[in-house]
Amino acid sequence: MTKIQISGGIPLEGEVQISGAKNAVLPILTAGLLADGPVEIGNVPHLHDVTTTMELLGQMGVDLAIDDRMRIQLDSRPTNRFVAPYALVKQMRASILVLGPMVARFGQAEVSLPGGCAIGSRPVDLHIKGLQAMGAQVSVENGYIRARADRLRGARIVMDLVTVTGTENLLMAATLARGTTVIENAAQEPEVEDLAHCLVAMGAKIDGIGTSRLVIEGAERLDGCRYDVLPDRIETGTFLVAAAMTGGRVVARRTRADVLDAVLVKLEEAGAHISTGNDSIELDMRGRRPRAVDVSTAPYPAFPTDMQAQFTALNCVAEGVGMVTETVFENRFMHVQELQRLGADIRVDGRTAIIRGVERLTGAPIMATDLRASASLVLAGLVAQGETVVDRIYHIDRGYENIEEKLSGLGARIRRLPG
Ligand SMILES: CC(=O)N[C@H]1[C@@H](OP(=O)(O)OP(=O)(O)OC[C@H]2O[C@@H](n3ccc(=O)[nH]c3=O)[C@H](O)[C@@H]2O)O[C@H](CO)[C@@H](O)[C@@H]1O
Ligand SMILES: C=C(OP(=O)(O)O)C(=O)O
Repeated sequence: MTKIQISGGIPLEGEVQISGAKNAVLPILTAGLLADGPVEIGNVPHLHDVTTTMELLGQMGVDLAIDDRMRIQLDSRPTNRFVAPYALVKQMRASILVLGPMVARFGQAEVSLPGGCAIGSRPVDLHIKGLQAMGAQVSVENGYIRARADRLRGARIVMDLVTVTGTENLLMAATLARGTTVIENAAQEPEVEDLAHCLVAMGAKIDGIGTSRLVIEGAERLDGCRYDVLPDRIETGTFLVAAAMTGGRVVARRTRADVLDAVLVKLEEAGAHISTGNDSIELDMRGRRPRAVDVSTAPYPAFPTDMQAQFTALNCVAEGVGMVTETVFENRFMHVQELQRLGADIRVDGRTAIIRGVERLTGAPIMATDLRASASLVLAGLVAQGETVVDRIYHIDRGYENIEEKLSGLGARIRRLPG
């Protein structure tokens, strides 16, 4: 299995180009299923999850092409299979995002139940309930969600809790339903907003974009469109934390500061100097050790769960004691045991990790368990004395484009070891 080897201790310096957002490109690709015409998507990140989504759509009969600038052309008119098989869903939970578009456009869908994963049980009951409220017949048999509808009808859906892909699935389904759908307590993540803007570019009528109340006027059909995916705020945040932990200075380019408020506030609290430009964020740590910070995860615009592991790593080498509370997923502390192998002082009490910063971590072989856990281990490796080897690095390729090349470009001593 491929590993990443890091020799820690170098302050990161320089500029890094941020890629398109994983959590926006995946729903936008599946939204292509709704369009009765060709769709062209730009700023697509080179990620394993994008490849999996293309494989999934390809096997449903969607025409796909990708050029050397990572622009994807997609035409869903030839779609002739309406199944998302277990083999692909188990690789990528976001495969569930074909459910809403398939029922809305083709009146049928069969999607393998995603099941739990390393970070929690992650049920999809709210996706199913929402589609039922819109008139779909849904059953779960042999591990598959089977949904049918002649034509979905608009409904008022009050989400029990804030779910990102749940909101996205129902939003997409509602664009082709008969009548008006209202989604209350909708997720407000920037990636949901990006999907909504892409749907509007296809001709969908959506009010309340970026708020917790989405009102969708269903259309008879949607057109093709061209759309560029927004920059990845989690990739951006990960590089900024890397700069802060190593006492360095990094400029993240082709990104957006306005969707990172909660993260930037915490980095400033940790002692970083931050300046933002039109499409850039500079973080300068001026050679200092970070101060410990308390963070508590919650849906946007609060502090994102997808940055929790990285801030846990930052606190490991900070001055003082930091408390990290995870409220979104019940089991998102798998990185803690691996960080402890590097010498971190962390105690987990229920949903909170209490981290006492140490002067130095020391390199060791460690194992990645999920995407952001892997990122946090790489960050820890950048500051650990000696050599760290992170195993099962395939997790990181789901969500970070060329992470070792980007970090090398900032001066890190990091390389991928063949499996
Ligand atoms: C591809 C994608 O965009 N992934 C993101 C998305 O995941 P995802 O959309 O899967 O996460 P959700 O927002 O749905 O999950 C939030 C919470 O709601 C629960 N829940 C969700 C749906 C449901 O039907 N029932 C239910 O109980 C989940 O178990 C979890 O505890 O949002 C998460 C929370 O910001 C991020 O960490 C993921 O990176
Ligand atoms: C949890 C994540 O992704 P996914 O929902 O695709 O598993 C993530 O991006 O950190």
